[in-house]
Amino acid sequence: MPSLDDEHFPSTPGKVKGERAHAMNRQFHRCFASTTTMFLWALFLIALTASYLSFQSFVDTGSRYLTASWGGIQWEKQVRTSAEIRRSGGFSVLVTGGAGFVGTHVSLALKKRGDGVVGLDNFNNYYDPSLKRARKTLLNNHGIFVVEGDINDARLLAKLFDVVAFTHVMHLAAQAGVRYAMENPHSYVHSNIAGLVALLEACKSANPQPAVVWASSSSVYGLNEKVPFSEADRTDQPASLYAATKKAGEEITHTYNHIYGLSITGLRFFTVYGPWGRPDMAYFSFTRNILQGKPITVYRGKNRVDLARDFTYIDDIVKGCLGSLDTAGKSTGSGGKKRGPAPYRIFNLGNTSPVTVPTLVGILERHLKMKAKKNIVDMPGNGDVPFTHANISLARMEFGYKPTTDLQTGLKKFVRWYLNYYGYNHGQSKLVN
Ligand SMILES: O=C(O)[C@H]1O[C@H](OP(=O)(O)OP(=O)(O)OC[C@H]2O[C@@H](n3ccc(=O)[nH]c3=O)[C@H](O)[C@@H]2O)[C@H](O)[C@@H](O)[C@H]1O
Repeated sequence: MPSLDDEHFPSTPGKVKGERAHAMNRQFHRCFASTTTMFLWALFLIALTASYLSFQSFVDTGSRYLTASWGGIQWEKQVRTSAEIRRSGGFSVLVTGGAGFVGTHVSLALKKRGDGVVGLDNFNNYYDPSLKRARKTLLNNHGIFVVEGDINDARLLAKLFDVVAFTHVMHLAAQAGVRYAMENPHSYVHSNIAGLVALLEACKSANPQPAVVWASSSSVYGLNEKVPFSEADRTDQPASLYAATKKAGEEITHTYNHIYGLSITGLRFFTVYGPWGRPDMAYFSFTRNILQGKPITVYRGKNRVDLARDFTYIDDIVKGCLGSLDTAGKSTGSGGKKRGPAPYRIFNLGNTSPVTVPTLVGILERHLKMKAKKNIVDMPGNGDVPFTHANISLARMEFGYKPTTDLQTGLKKFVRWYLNYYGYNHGQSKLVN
């Protein structure tokens, strides 16, 4: 049987040898030529990709400078002016989450007493950013400048500490909300873990180091059943990712206190409510739905037990924040080096009188003079805890914390603000003054 070779080559032996060699030569050249072509093509493609990537990075860098909302002489002047202290022994405070609910109130209170305040906020769209913009306008009207930027932006933080020697940082920027953590878990890691570390890195490197007061949460008590919740109680059983990131924050801040001598105060806020509040919270969304004639969902605990919260009015929280700043004690390090032990504190800031969710709805109905359409459903396994109740004796002892606003009074003030801001139909906001 002829082989494949025999079929392709003539049968004369001598000729065969020469022609075969020639043919192989041609084959080799063809092959070499095509390899070279492929090589050249590959080179061309690599060069094309590289130039595309560098063009992209040029565009990114360029657009960063074109669209950056911070930097420049004018910007630095605004930051400096806003941070100016106007009382003897006053502070200059960087308030992260400055256009947030608690951030706005704390900033106004600090400014009012003569402290310098600079806000920092990324104006994300977790809830209606127009409310944050309105708060910003309110702050601007009181001489407080809010920098637009993210706590994860190390360059921005370094710049801020470069421009102002902040004595304190009130760290309130966070991804809030207990149930939203099931929808968008990564946003909690981004803000409450990565963002916190970025901020602490900037604080530890600053010279002088500021004292840090930051927002932890009542949710760290998780499945703890011992009431009222005391700071020494178990906090190793979080019920939500939100709670877990806040608990992690307490551990992370401890390491910065231990290694770098940062003065740290963590505040466990208990369901804070009031004017300029967060639209994602129950009291706020219930108000909106009741006014619009829409149903509200009221969760109920195991064995049909009503859920309860130690709702705490914003003015009381503000007093707690200022008391914490006033008693924070100094950080001891400088330029990233610890010089001695610094205070590490944790306080509950609650109201000490829990109220059930149906009672909250009843109070809103009376203030709004409207009936709620209630859908009562069993609490889904979404990270909620059945009740919260703060023991506040530690904060009382340390800085005289004493909440004075009950839920009835606080919701009355909230409803008045809400109707003034949104009107009865939750329409356009009114002008801020
Ligand atoms: O103390 C905190 O550390 C946290 O407080 C707040 O969380 P919560 O105490 O869960 O407040 P909030 O959502 O107003 O729900 C209140 C009650 O209404 C119930 N609830 C809620 C929604 C609903 O549609 N129906 C309902 O019954 C609900 O089951 C609950 O029993 C902050 O949001 C959080 O960021 C964190 O700061």
